[in-house]
Amino acid sequence: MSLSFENHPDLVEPLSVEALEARLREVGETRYHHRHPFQLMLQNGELDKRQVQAWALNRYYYQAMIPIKDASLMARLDDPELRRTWRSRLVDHDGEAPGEGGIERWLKLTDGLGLSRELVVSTRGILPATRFAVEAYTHFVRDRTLLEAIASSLTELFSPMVIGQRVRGMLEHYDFVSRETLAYFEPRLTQAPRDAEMALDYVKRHAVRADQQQAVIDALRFKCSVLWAMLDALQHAYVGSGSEGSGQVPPGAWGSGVEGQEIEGDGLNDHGGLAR
Ligand SMILES: O=C(O)c1cc(C(=O)O)c2c(n1)C(=O)C(=O)c1cc(C(=O)O)[nH]c1-2
Repeated sequence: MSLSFENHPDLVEPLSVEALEARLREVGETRYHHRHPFQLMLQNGELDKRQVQAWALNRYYYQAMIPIKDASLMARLDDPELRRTWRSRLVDHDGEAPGEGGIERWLKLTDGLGLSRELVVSTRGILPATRFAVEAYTHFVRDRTLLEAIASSLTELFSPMVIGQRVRGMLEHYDFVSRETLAYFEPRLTQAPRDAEMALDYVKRHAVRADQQQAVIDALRFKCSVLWAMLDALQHAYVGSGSEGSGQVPPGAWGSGVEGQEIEGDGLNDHGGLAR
């Protein structure tokens, strides 16, 4: 199938439930971050440790904000049954007790990569575009209709595929990660399909009119753009492209050398800049 197929005019007539699901899957196929050059480099072993550290440091902010966006979504659910289902997302990330849950497991990854917890949790080293992209997601979920908010989580339909490729590739290519440090991803392989199934079921039941279905498709496109923009920012800052060479770290972000954002250890060259 050609990749340029996701090129439909706005809906005028409503789609069948099956056609709507197919349209949503097309959005993922064409726009999800499994196609992003940074993701491909990550899974193909083409990044150095500093670049993997930058990815983990920035992605922490996404992890930390997910339960906050889910709490804001839950606050708008008036159906106890739906709240009970959605609640498991908060537990997945926060755990039931200190030391448990997805955020804590993400910190095992940043620990394993040699990043200081204080730096990671403070989020002061993240890229401006990471912050803006994640905030755009939380604001979208807070401000748009419940249907759009739920639809924006549908990227999780595609995350088990990208997580599988990422974990396999990272374990194969990088000696500085292990099954233990990548433990965050293992539970996601069962949590994400469960969550996506629930969100898809809701969307199929509630997106009935053409304008509602269009809003759902647009919400998924928006969310793909959030994830894409996060990787664009990493690529620009820490990889660079073509003649630009080694990337352009914004002032104040980790590795910029500005205000305590130096990289400790072997990542630094003589001028306090980033060694390649
Ligand atoms: O590793 C990934 O590629 C990936 C992607 C996504 C996604 O597609 O949004 C999520 C996650 N991971 C994830 O771990 C996670 O907890 C999560 C929650 C959500 C959401 O929108 O509510 N997406 C994702």
